[in-house]
Amino acid sequence: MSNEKKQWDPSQLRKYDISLEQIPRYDYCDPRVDEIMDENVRQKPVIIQNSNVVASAKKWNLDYLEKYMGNGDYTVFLSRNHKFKYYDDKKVAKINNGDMGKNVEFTQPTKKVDMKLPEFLKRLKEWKRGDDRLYLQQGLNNTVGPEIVRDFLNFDWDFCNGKQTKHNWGPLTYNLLLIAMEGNVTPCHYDEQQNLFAQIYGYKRCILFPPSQFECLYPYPVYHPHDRQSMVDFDRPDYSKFPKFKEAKGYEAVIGPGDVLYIPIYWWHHIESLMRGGHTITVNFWYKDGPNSSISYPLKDYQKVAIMRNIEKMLQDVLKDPREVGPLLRTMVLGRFTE
Ligand SMILES: O=C(O)CCC(=O)C(=O)O
Ligand SMILES: [Fe+2]
Repeated sequence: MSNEKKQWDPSQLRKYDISLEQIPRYDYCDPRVDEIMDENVRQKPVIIQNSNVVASAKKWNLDYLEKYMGNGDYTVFLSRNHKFKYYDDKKVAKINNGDMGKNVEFTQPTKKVDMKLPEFLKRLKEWKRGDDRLYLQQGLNNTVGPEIVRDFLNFDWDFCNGKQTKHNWGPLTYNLLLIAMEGNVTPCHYDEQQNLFAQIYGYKRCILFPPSQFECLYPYPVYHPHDRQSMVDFDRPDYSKFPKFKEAKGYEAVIGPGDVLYIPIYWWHHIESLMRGGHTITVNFWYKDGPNSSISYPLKDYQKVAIMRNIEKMLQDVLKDPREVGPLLRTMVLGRFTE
């Protein structure tokens, strides 16, 4: 038995009625890491331990960031509750311009504001019940100060590039810096990129589902600002609307400093900063899908999701009214492609 103090306990996890199994963890040198990540074998999530991917950012506590992040405006989301459901500004604009017809309305569940770091940290420190919750989500770009840029350049790029080459990923597109309050939740969604999710400070619980569970997770229509997000509220699932959510089977893990979680492209993920665990800091690495993720049959589940997205987009573009998409698809399928 180690006498190391336990870093968190199960009472800090939110309670959901979902069947979950643990995501495996391996040392970064262990060959099983690449076997699990391999696109032609499994392409499943795995936690990579003891790598030095973001070792140069170990010192990124709030004081250090306040001192060195610079005086830029950073993107901060404000929410009245613990959930920070993402929405696409461009799709909101289309609705507000009337491009979707009169029958589509959308209210943003969170406010997106620009904030200087000292203001963000002050609000974090002085936060009390009833205040808006805060979540900083800022791309690491040239607005951050030179010290932070130096730490960024000292990330273990050999490791990341190695994974990129080995697994046929496209280019790195973005590194997002995430600073969350304890208890914050990013509700279940999928991204169209490969993700190395590197935990720097505090603990996050991650619940993942494979792309094959599309039917259990009920994504919003593609035209909708909540495209790629699940319509199911994990806190209070409406089983009459979303009956197949009962069949969802996920994978989960709690990740802490030094852990890197591989979130495969199109895999659903729900992420929560542990309750009563203090703030959390993460940096992710988003990579495009491989250029010639060569088409071989049978197609992979995520490729089928991509096909469905394209068909939906095409129908929306020609029909203009989202209410016409469902009936057309039904007419096309019923009695012809159904038993
Ligand atoms: O950490 C979070 O709250 C969300 C991160 C996420 O969705 C991502 O990196 O793709
Ligand atoms: Fe994501």
